[in-house]
Amino acid sequence: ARLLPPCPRHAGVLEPGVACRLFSAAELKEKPDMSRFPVEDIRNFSIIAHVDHGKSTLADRLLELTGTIDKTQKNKQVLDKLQVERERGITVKAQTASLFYSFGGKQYLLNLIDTPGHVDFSYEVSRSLSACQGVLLVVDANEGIQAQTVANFFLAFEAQLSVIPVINKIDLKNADPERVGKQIEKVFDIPSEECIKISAKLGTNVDSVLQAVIERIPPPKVHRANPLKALVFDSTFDQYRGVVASIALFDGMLSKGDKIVSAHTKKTYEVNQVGILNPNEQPTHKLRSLQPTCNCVCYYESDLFMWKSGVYPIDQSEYNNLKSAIEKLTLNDSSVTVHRDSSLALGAGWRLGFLGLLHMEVFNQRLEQEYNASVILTTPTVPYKAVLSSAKLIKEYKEKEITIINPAQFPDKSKVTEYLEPVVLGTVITPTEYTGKIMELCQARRAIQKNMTFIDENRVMLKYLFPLNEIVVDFYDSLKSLSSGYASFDYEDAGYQTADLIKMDILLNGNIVEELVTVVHREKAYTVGKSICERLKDSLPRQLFEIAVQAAIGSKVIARETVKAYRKNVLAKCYGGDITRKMKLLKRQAEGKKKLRKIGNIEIPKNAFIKVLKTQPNK
Ligand SMILES: Nc1nc2c(ncn2[C@@H]2O[C@H](COP(=O)(O)OP(=O)(O)OP(=O)(O)O)[C@@H](O)[C@H]2O)c(=O)[nH]1
Repeated sequence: ARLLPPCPRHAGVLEPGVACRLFSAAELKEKPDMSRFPVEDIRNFSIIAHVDHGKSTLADRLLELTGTIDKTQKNKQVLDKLQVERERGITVKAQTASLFYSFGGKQYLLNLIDTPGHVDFSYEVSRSLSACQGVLLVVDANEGIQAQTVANFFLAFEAQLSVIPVINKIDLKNADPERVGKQIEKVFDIPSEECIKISAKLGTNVDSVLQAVIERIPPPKVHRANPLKALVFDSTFDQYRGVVASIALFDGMLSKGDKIVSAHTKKTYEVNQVGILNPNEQPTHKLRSLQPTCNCVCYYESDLFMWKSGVYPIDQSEYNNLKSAIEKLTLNDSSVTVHRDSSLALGAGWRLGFLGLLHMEVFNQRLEQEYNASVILTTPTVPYKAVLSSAKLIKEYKEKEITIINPAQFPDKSKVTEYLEPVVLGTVITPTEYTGKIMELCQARRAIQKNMTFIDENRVMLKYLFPLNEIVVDFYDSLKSLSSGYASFDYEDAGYQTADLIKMDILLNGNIVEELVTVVHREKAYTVGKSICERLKDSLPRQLFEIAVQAAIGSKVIARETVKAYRKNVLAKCYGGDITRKMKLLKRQAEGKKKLRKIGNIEIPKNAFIKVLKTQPNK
């Protein structure tokens, strides 16, 4: 497996041992000793695919077939454990499970990683792959190869992993596994005979997948006699046990009671208990170097383009609770970057980096659901850069080229030589009939066409260089709607290019709304400003007085909407004289007020901003 440098925030290489899962002494009795498994009987593999092509369903079947979970009707997406995953029906976190499987008179240990399909979570995919020797590339027999199929295949290919193509959903009426097999041969150069055709839903032919894992994926290369070497690849916060780390063990052996040192922090820890995920935690006596769970890599922040968004407590008295919630949640999602920040209007808070809007929403939802923490989010911005010309600013920042992570600190044009914006290389795969419309959409997003290839007679793959800012908010939705859901999209970082940028303020009755300060391309300022004003107008509750909603560049107003006055009487429904009911209503209203943001004398509920951020168009 390809080893990337460990993340400075996540401890990195640990010697000579490493903390793992924690279990009670009673639980530990009669549990498997992992040393039973010779390295050659171990397989580490990951399931990768485009969104909804059936990774989690296949994982369920593999868990059932190996007796890891009971075969009942209830097993649906067993590895999607988070509430947000179940509500949204998508995988957000890569999950691991160890399966025991007998084949050809031998027992094998198969370590499986189910990964998310959405592009915002491709970070989880790359991390997972670095712990594997092979992948199951799942492709829907009806939809065929899609953009994330291509992106994920190349991640696996670059990591030199064995790729087993699996054509899923052959039970569908419109399934055409032969056509998909040919696409796989054409795009990935894998002979179509190597494709395994299955229905994960019905369980058809799933046992051949397990056999292929054993026959086509090599065992890991590890050295048990060497001193222990392991990497922390994930961690969670357990309120009874503290930090629980998941590790990939490369060399040596690990047992309860071992003293271990973090190569990063140089701190010593004692191993309380060790175990594997089967798929729930299962204690073991020892862990030997066999990469029992999954991977080992955290990216450095600079490796990825992050969307930065300000996160503030709704009430400053909640600051410490929110701080603790963010610390615990980022343990479990190390792709989120955290910097302290403060704002005159919003008080002390943080600037968090996300991999996209969905990622930001999911993080926000997890804060609420798992930690009961409610926050104010500011308009996310991509990491623009400015090359400074002002000697004073260069001295202040101690460098000539700065990254602007907070739009409020966007330096004025008079103080810079040029602004730069991040660009990405995007891949669109679509049925040919939508090509024209998609090209128009890409052009409207300031994209430059780089390539066009036919996957088969009625599917085309387009490559475009996009400014990141133009795609992350709603490009995907537009693409889906103009192709009736048939086009798919994925992208990778492609550096920076010069851009004509300006800062835009949004004002309510003349007061700047800090949450909505944003940096835009000059060409787009009017359309973006107008649309934010319209959306804000629609989501602001009416108040006792009229509200002017304006977008402005410096002192120049470029768009305006008006919210008419209105009086809301919470007691209106309380006819009669039930005083306790009235008191209750007034109390509830007072509590609700704590959740409101006051700008000037205007009270705004938190979800009004989220509505504006979510639907902020960029056309
Ligand atoms: N007909 C049919 N439907 C399937 C099959 N496999 C999966 N599905 C359905 O396809 C949908 C998506 O399946 P998932 O397993 O959640 O897909 P996924 O790739 O894990 O999705 P993400 O984790 O969100 O990327 C679900 O409604 C499944 O029931 C199959 O073999 N046949």
